[in-house]
Amino acid sequence: MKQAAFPKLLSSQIAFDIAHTILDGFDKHYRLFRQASQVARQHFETANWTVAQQAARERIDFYDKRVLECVQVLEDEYDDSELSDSVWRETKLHYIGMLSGHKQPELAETFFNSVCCNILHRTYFHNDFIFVRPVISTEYIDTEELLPTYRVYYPATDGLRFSLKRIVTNFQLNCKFANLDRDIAQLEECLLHKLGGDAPEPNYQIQVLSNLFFRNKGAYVVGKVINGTQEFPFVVPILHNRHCELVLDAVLLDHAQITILFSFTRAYFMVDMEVPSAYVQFLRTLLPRKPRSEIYTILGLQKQGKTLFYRDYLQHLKHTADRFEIAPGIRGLVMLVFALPSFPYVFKVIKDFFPAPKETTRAQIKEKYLLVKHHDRVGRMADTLEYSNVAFPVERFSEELIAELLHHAPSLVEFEGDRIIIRHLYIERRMVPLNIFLSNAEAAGNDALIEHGVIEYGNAIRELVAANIFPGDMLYKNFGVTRQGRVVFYDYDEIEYITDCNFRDIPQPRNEEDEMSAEPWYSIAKHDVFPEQFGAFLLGNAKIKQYFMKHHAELLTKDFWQSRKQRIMDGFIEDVFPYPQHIRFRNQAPAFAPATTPPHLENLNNE
Ligand SMILES: Nc1ncnc2c1ncn2[C@@H]1O[C@H](COP(=O)(O)OP(=O)(O)OP(=O)(O)O)[C@@H](O)[C@H]1O
Repeated sequence: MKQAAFPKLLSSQIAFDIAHTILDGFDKHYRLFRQASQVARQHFETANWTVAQQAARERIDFYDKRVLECVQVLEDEYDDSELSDSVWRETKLHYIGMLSGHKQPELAETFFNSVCCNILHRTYFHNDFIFVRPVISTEYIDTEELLPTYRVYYPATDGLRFSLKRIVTNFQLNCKFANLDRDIAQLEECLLHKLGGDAPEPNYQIQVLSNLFFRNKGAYVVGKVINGTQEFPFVVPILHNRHCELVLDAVLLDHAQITILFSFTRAYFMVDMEVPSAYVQFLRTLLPRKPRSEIYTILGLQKQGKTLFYRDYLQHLKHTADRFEIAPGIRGLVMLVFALPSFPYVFKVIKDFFPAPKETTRAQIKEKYLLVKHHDRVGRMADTLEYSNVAFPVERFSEELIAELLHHAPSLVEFEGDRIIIRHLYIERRMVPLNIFLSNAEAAGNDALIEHGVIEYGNAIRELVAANIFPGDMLYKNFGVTRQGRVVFYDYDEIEYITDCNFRDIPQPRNEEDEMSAEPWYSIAKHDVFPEQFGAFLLGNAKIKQYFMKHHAELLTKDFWQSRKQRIMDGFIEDVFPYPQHIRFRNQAPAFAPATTPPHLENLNNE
């Protein structure tokens, strides 16, 4: 650090100034974060999808940028010798004082941790210096002078149809509805059906979060209906039709459908939230089984999600006794994957060296994982949490796992007393590897399950393609099956953009020698892909082949891949619905629906 330009200040003053600098850094971050969410609304109104996607991607990096800016300011302003342990202790105390009355205190605490962890050695990562435990409660934030987090409507007074119309018009979207009365009538019908003819009780009301949730081409109204002891959530997606007018596209009332909308395999929502903890609190009443960490993450507050996840993980460790083991399935060539049986996540470590045919580096693999973090995951790629220096109790690791770690990733492993520190890893939701799922289904003689797995597998590939992702390695072991039976891709080291790939037919042999050749006689460039060869790797099993050819035979043709690539290059952004087609209101065609929707795509999002 540079020499301080001014005479040495009192340590308490230094601590106060540091705390101030960090909080200023956080406030700037959150101001920009909110601005991005406000602009998302304009992108939606003007159907500016390419820019909207770009803005959503850029927002993911805001946090790290602000943390690094803040670290830089502190390094420039203070000399190491001024920053004693007591200064850091006092900094935390001053910071706590400054958070009284703050609207995002939990996020500000996390930001403090991020800045301090960049500056301090990890021996300082305990509650004296950083917020290992949260200090400020978010439960009683004074929201009186703020806009309310949610609005309440009373259908018993105004009539359900009128209330529903007001809910939608209150958002004041600067865009014309094609036929709002028609859509409201359909929405009313669905809600009345769900209410089941119960008479209105004195507490009959509809609560709706005050701001819309934006993602891809959709804006979502999120709320719940209360009548007596009955309470149920609902989400209404608003889309543009092909004339660039707005339509209410559906209403999601089913718990599973709403859970899927907020899934870990999707891009983060853009929502303008003054008090994010109040949004999380509301959403938890709709999704009681979703941990708070996942709700923060899906709202784009992924660092808060990461912090809460880590706290949950430490709690889990305290209350269990099982051991970390190598994850079931075929071992990876580039990743060492382990899991704790009682915990629904896997831990992935990049190996130090990779056998042939892998030609990659740790830096390239990290880049691919980062690409996925920033990309629209369209419900088909698992989100990952990236951590540095994670400490595990050694006694919870199996001997085999320790031996594998020391063999495959010695540069990332360090022992410190009774702890094993892993310098870098990814954490991801645990799924059943598709190869295991299919062989279990076959062993059980369950053809319906095999068919389901194959349909889902092909659909996952189609949706990845729609999002401009070529999975690279399409073997079943690289896909997992979620608890809802959806197939999701998780092996990112070979992914490429579809637009970077060159899809080719295998050339006709020129002569007999070509025909007999064991090796390809034609030249192959780095990004060349031969779809007709996929069958050789994927369709060795007769049952799988039968179902694959029934539902997805076109994936083996160059034309399929080439035509999708062309659409993307023409600037077409595909519609990928995070809810099933059958719940869509009648007469609603999306603005840019694929020209022909194959029938099996109808169920694409039926997670
Ligand atoms: N999210 C997950 N849930 C359950 N198991 C997983 C998960 N991710 C990975 N695995 C298991 O770990 C194995 C290796 O993981 P992964 O495919 O990410 O590694 P890799 O080294 O990139 O593989 P490859 O050698 O195909 O490149 C998988 O085949 C699977 O058995």
